[in-house]
Amino acid sequence: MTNAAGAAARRAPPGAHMDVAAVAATDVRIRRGAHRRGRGGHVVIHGVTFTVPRGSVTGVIGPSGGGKTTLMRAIVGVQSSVDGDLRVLGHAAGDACLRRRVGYATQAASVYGDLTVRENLRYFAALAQADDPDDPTRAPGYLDALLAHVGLTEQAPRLVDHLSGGQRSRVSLAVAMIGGTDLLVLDEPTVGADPLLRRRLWADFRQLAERGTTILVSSHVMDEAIRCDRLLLLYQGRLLAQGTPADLLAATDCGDLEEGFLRLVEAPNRPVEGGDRTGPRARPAPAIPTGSAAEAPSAATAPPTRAAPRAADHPPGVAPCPRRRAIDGLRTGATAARVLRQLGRDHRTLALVLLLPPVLLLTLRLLFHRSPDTFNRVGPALLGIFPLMTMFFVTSVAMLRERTSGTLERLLTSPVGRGDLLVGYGLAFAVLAAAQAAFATALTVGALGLTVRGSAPMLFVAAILSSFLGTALGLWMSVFARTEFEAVQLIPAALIPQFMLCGILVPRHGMLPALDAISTVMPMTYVVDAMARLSTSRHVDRWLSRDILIVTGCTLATLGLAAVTLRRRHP
Ligand SMILES: Nc1ncnc2c1ncn2[C@@H]1O[C@H](COP(=O)(O)OP(=O)(O)OP(=O)(O)O)[C@@H](O)[C@H]1O
Repeated sequence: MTNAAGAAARRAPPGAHMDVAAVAATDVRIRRGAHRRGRGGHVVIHGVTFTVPRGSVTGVIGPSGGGKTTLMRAIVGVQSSVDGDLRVLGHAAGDACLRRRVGYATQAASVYGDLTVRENLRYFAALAQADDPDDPTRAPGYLDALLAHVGLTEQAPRLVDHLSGGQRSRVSLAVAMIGGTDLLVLDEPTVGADPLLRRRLWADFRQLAERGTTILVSSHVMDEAIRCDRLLLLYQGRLLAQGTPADLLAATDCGDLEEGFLRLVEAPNRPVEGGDRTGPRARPAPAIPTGSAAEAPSAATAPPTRAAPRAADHPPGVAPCPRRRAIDGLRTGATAARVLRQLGRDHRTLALVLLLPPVLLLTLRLLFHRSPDTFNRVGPALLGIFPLMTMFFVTSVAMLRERTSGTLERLLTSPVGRGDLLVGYGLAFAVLAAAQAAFATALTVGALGLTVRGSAPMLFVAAILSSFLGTALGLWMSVFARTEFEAVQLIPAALIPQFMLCGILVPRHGMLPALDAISTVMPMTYVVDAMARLSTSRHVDRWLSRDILIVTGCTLATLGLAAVTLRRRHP
């Protein structure tokens, strides 16, 4: 292992106490697919009790569907509906102060395919560095050493999308190594790795563990289990056994682990098969003489509790979490720069955002070439509406891509905060929105002959405000979609009613009173009003000020809603 790659492991962060278990689980039960305030779903982990000692390589071993990923998600704090007591480095799992200490590599690569390998590592390193001027990733040559370490030096300038599956997994592993100074949670990290690399990775896990980093690694390959210090054998959400590989072999009287595992599965006293909706009370795993019984309290004696409180709850000897800023300039700036870089490479989206509003306005001009008055009436309103719509579309889909690619889940286990993320996104899209508004306004006023009796620069400012509103609405509404397909369904639902009632099709005074009342709670109405006032008058009267204030207030309130509804934990 290289010096730089091990630097994180050597540095003990404040609050790191080697006598506190890396993971301590007491009667942990997890439901998946739960919704409506945590109800529903089915029990996937049926009350497991175990400890993972510091500085060990612990394997979570078991067949597919046994609950390995679910357990790991709970440990890194992105799994909802976790009951029982689950502590990581002495803190409640998912506690904010674990984010610089726990690294997580999901099963899918969960890195940005449209960034290069080096850009991915730089971004995650920037998030880690923000709070700490002494962060080991700031050391000169750190990223080069890390790249060499995972065998990706040559691939550093290549887009991740252009790499093989195994190479992508290695990028993901390198990102996890940046994040985890104390605990690395790796979900099947060797899938797709060739035998040579697999051997090297396991040697690295060993070295990292010797330097103090705890490695929790899942696998369903039994020949990897033998390389672990300790094993947690999971079968159908129940812990069949925990202990060293030698303990397991001795207890099952078998020559190899696979046979031993099968024997445990077939043992008459193994726990009841599960998957039921309520799940039976947990039984302790069959006793294997591990010499560590004191570490693992019995589920039978542990009182069933709700998940441990999230904050300010730490046992003696564990330092409380330092306060962190909700929005950090470095993390926000790094996120904005990353999103801008991605946008810069996405030529199709750039073309859509920059060209669609002007093309639509040009079409409108041609449609009304015999009646310029009509163009002058609806043109300014559409100068506000088209940018709002395109920015809504682009931001909601971009945010969703974060969710579906797994990068959002990874980010939410990193030091980045929800505020950093949304403000970073907002800033990047604001740049795009400003370019869009400038382009559309200049073309409409300059080339298409839109008559503006008011101030053209003010019209431009209002068009930018309208794009910001679309950006904020898109960031928020993406929370209600799980796939790009669902995001596309949001567009007509969120925008068409606003378009119909904003006063552009029928003036508001001509509407039924009920429809007029509905239109007053729709932000697009105020965009249209502001644009109409700006195009007909030079004066900034109180009505125009009111419209602009409402649009700005709606944008900020929607960004706030997006931050509140961006959940860290998922079913
Ligand atoms: N989003 C979800 N909603 C509901 N149930 C889920 C969800 N994801 C997984 N499950 C269920 O949870 C159980 C455990 O899944 P999990 O992914 O934790 O298993 P695993 O041991 O990691 O499997 P593999 O080795 O194939 O990755 C499975 O029965 C699966 O069907």
